[in-house]
Amino acid sequence: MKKPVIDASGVDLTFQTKDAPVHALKDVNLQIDKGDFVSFIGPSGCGKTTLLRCIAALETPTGGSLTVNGLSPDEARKARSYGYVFQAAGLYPWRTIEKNIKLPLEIMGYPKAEMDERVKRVLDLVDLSGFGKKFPWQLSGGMQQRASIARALAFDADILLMDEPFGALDEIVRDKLNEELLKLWDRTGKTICFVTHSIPEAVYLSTKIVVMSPRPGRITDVIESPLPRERPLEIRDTPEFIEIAHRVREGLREGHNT
Ligand SMILES: Nc1ncnc2c1ncn2[C@@H]1O[C@H](COP(=O)(O)OP(=O)(O)OP(=O)(O)O)[C@@H](O)[C@H]1O
Repeated sequence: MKKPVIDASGVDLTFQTKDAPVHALKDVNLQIDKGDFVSFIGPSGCGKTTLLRCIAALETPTGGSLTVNGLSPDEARKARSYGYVFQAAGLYPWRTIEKNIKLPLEIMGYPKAEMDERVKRVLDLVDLSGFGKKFPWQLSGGMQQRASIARALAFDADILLMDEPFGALDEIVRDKLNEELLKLWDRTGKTICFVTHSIPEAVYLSTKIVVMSPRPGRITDVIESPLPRERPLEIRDTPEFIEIAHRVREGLREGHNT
């Protein structure tokens, strides 16, 4: 039997704050398989980012067990099992796009020739060939976000953790990036965990949609998408798509009522 890439069992997290403790995650059980595209959707403050940060070993659950590639999140971090894409592109304005992408590789001590080769490959993957010598501020918001995806891809981690990467972009740019991300996922076979507030985005992108309740964040529904891998944007007008979107909306509503 194949092992899940990410395996959460009874994950709980309570933040100790100066005021009252904040119960952010409650009894989270989830298995993510290799090559899955998983979206996490839920109301603001329900713990989506916290769950992603637990997977990335940026937070430590206070209960339950969590493994990434069969390792503890901390071991997985050291093994560079994932790349992380944040809400804001987070590129250094004084470094060119190329040099931004190289930064994690420099820290890891890659030889120059290999760094150059990798930068070229990932720029090509996100359709930014020819922009390596530009500075971030010379690029549009969507291009900057693509550059930040390229940076997360540069060291070939097989998991990509993405925290609302397109939330700040207008709808047209977001549609385009969604389409490109699906193609990239298809080409690379990566496992992607993607946080979003948008029902259409979650349904369009995912093989699995994880619906979460308001705080303390629990999983109220996991929807296995019946949509084909190949998804033109027009798929959003089909009855199948609308039905899944409806189920997500119902899940969000139920979460509010329990
Ligand atoms: N370091 C921390 N210390 C205390 N409380 C925290 C900390 N980090 C997050 N929280 C709280 O935990 C809860 C979950 O936060 P989280 O950022 O994971 O939610 P989210 O679902 O990602 O929200 P949004 O959609 O608004 O980004 C929130 O109530 C938040 O205030």
